[in-house]
Amino acid sequence: MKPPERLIVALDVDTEEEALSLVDELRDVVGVFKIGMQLFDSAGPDIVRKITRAGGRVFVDLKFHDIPNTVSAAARIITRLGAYMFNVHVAGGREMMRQTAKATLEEAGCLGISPPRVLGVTVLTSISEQQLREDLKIQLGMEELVVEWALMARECGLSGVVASPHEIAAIREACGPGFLIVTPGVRPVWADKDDQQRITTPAQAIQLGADYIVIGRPILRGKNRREAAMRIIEELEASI
Ligand SMILES: O=C(O)c1cc(=O)[nH]c(=O)n1[C@@H]1O[C@H](COP(=O)(O)O)[C@@H](O)[C@H]1O
Repeated sequence: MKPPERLIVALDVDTEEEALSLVDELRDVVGVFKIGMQLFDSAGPDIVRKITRAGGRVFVDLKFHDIPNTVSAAARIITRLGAYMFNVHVAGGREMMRQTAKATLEEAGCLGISPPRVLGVTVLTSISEQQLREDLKIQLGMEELVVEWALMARECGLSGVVASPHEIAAIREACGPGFLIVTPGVRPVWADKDDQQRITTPAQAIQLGADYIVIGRPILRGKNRREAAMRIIEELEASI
């Protein structure tokens, strides 16, 4: 993959108008656009089709976490929308992940299209090791837990995981080269950390073995969003 294809821009904006204007501005320099709950809840499912029609690949980030029947039914709908990738919480369990992977393949087969990649969200990048232990009462260390969950996601037929840059190297070693690692919590040195806890720079994330990096605010907040995206891509190019 070329560096621009590795950049996923999080379209964390309120309206369809803002999202489409960003896609227009960035489509020739960005690989994938991510639609999260903020935009999906305001613009509705049709925004996936509109961005795809405008020439962008779409990552539907709704982080499904529900019973197997509900999530696999939602997966069929997301597949019909033409998403390039979507995610579910690994914490939703093995059966949910298995049924979701199966339903996605079946639905794509019926439609004669390439199936979207199904990703398992491991531990959110906003959670620190201390929060994991003290608030969530999970005694396993962060890296061990994330690797266990990545292996479970792989066994259940998922295409990859969403994980913080801090766990990329361990996941890559445990899960091998074909398993996708998508990494948010990435910050260029010139950007604020915001609410992200386990971060690295874009270049470090790619060097550690990430396939894709997800970046929102450092691009969206800039005066010149295209220039911000280009700076990140140049950093990726220099690192490869
Ligand atoms: O699944 C995700 O995309 C995700 C998982 C995670 O652990 N952490 C995380 O930040 N994200 C998403 O990645 C994006 C990061 O945005 P910024 O922090 O603004 O770069 C947001 O849209 C988050 O919803």
